[in-house]
Amino acid sequence: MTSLFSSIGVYRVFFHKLRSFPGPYLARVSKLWHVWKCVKSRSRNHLILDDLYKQYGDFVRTGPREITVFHPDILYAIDGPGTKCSKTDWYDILLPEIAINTARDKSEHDHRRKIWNRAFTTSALAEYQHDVVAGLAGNLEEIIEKAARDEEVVRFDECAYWFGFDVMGQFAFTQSFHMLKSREWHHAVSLLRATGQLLGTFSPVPWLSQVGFQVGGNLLKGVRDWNEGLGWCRGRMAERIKSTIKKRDISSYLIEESQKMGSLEQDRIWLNSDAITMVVAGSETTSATLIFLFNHLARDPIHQLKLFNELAAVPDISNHAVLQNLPHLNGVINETLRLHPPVPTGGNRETPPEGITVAGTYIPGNTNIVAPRYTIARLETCFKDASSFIPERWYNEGSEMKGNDNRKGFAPFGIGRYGCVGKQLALAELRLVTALLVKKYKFWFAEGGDGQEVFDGMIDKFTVEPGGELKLKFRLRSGSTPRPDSAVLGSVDASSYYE
Ligand code: HEM
Repeated sequence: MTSLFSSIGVYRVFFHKLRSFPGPYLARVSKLWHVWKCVKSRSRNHLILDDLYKQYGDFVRTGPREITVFHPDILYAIDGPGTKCSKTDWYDILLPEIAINTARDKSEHDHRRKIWNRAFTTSALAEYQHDVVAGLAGNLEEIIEKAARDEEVVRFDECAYWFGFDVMGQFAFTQSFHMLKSREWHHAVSLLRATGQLLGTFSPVPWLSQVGFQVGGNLLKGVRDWNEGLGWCRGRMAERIKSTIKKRDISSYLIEESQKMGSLEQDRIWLNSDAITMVVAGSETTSATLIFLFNHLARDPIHQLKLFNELAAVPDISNHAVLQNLPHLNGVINETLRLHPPVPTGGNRETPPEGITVAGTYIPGNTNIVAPRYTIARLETCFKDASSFIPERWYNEGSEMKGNDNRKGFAPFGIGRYGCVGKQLALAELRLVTALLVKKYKFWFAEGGDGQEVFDGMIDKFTVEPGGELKLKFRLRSGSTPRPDSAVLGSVDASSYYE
């Protein structure tokens, strides 16, 4: 046994086709070093990889057959038009569950995607989007309104998660989790979120997670939670199949297709797993973005003012077509997604047998590629003053900020056949909540907070989880006329925005 492992080690270090790529020595031998790093850093894989970039440059060998690429061209190379790359075995992590987002077989994936796309056409979204998002944003606002009136602190991080999950419950099954109303975590949501942390830690070695999920059974708490969470999602899908409600939701499109094809029973595994995807993929991502966004606005109140001035000219903020075209609102959202991509390092792809060439570097065939959005979107070669929050860089004001931009480094929703199907829905939620709250309230950090932990404590569990608690105080604005307010602005000189 010892000699077998030694031979494999010697081969991987000295003779492997990736031997010329720089990287940590242990990474050449096994991916277990990476799991250890994730455990030690408490799931901060985005920072582990960011450090490797600083140490080794654009192309780093991070596993026996894995290269992590930090060059902005990589995002299009692996997912752009004409790519021959495919999903890696990472996507088997939750087998036997198989959903649209984990399907590795291209034709199988494309077939499911076609059905999902029907639930996300502009007209389908219009049919159920307005009432759901606006209604739940209204519930969120009730919490803020009461806290503003009573001068209480708002745990904005919790509110953002309650909003994100309530929206997805409603979209997925026409069944909100009612967390905004009850102001309490729903049991199933807590279970699904807790298991996500396991994914973050064991992601670098997917087979280890599979062993955990298969063998761990009732022994590991994380696995027990996961199974219970899955059971809950399956239950909702089963109810939705039996339900006679006429209202449209995402499940209704998926179920309708299976019924039409007479394949409801065979498709159960897809429907059940897609149910989990709807709940988790659509909520954690959007909620985390809201938390980061409001954290930035509390730190930089000048952007609350700029947004308020922009929104003051909009009589009806529930008009999505108008919000879609507001430069600063969309600049703030883009800048938040750039600095804090909700999928910061995930989305691994395998090169085709003939390999690929990226920015002049040949990567051999059957190599796993990691393309960390977190680091790529913060490259100075892509964005001037890249680690600063500058929403103006996304429109022409202050065009000097745009000069050096390389937008290839910005793909928070992914691109190509596996790109996010919920992008427009997510953007609609982010626009509406931001517009609604900024137009009515000023907000700042509660006593003792500065929001730093929200950024620094962020963890990467495939989707992102902001750190710490975001405690904010809100105050109703006294009128709709834009004017400077020293209580909110502190030392920031905003006078130029009122000329
Ligand atoms: C700010 C919010 C969001 C961000 C940044 C985001 C980002 C992403 C990314 C990067 C991917 C590709 C993942 C991969 O390559 O494995 C993805 C896929 C996906 N997202 Fe989102 N997402 C967001 C919101 C949503 C919402 C609201 C939904 C609604 C259900 C959703 C559903 C999905 C699905 C189903 C996939 C898999 C698509 C496929 O494989 O065809 N996402 N998302």
